[in-house]
Amino acid sequence: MSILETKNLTRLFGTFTAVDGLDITIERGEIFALLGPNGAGKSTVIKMLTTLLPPTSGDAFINGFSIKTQTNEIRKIIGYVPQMISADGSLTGYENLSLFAKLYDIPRNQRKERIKEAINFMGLADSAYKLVKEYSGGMIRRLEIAQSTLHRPPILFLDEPTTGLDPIGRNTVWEHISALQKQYSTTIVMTTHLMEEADGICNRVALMARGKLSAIGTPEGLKASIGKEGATLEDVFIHYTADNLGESGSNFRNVSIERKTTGRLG
Ligand SMILES: Nc1ncnc2c1ncn2[C@@H]1O[C@H](COP(=O)(O)OP(=O)(O)OP(=O)(O)O)[C@@H](O)[C@H]1O
Repeated sequence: MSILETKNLTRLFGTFTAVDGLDITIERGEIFALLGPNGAGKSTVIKMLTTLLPPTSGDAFINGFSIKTQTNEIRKIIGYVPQMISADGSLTGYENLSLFAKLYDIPRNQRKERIKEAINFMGLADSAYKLVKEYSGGMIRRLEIAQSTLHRPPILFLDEPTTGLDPIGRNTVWEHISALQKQYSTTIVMTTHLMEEADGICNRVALMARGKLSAIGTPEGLKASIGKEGATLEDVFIHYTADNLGESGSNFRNVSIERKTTGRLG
């Protein structure tokens, strides 16, 4: 069953079209990534889905709520980790979480328990009472994920969650994102530049180029779709996002549909 559906989602800045008629559906419990070159429109999509930016036209529905007309309902059921650091370095991890527990209106008698669970779940028990400015980049990201999931949202948006992290930091963030999906069935929607990340943890990915969807499917399905032996997701990225979109976006490929059809046809 789908948790998120965009319908002709479009955003203009002046006369420039940053997101152009996006139609995607995300299933409950999926880890889904938006991929694409710089300026493809990924962050603009995330900003619209998290109600920070209104669409120029079209709409999107999360749990059936419209991002245009039901922003308050949407804000209660989503978590969002932006690209920019959102934790306060001059506070401890615990204090940051405490602040978010209040912001999310978690009942006072449940706050301590909820914060403790989040700290343990994100592997931050040893550093909960240290100032965040002493944290590594990976620890800060895990704290931010803990902050934005304290209210147990069914869907979490992450904009470039591992940019700037070293390989160890990246790995622990990936592990914790996967654990969130497994333990709480949280749907994860993220943007990333790292093909390795998308390939390793995503159930499906969408490739965007110049504001348009150019392909969508499982990493395996997309690799199989480009007709190159031993193709990597990097090859897929180049294939679908290199300067090959026709005016009508005619290269758009829905690989999952295509592959299902192929399966039926034997
Ligand atoms: N507030 C804004 N005003 C004008 N143009 C904008 C604004 N925000 C984004 N854009 C433009 O819209 C396009 C899409 O930007 P967006 O940040 O969504 O891309 P992106 O795919 O997330 O890129 P990156 O990977 O570099 O973060 C870019 O050309 C960008 O310059």
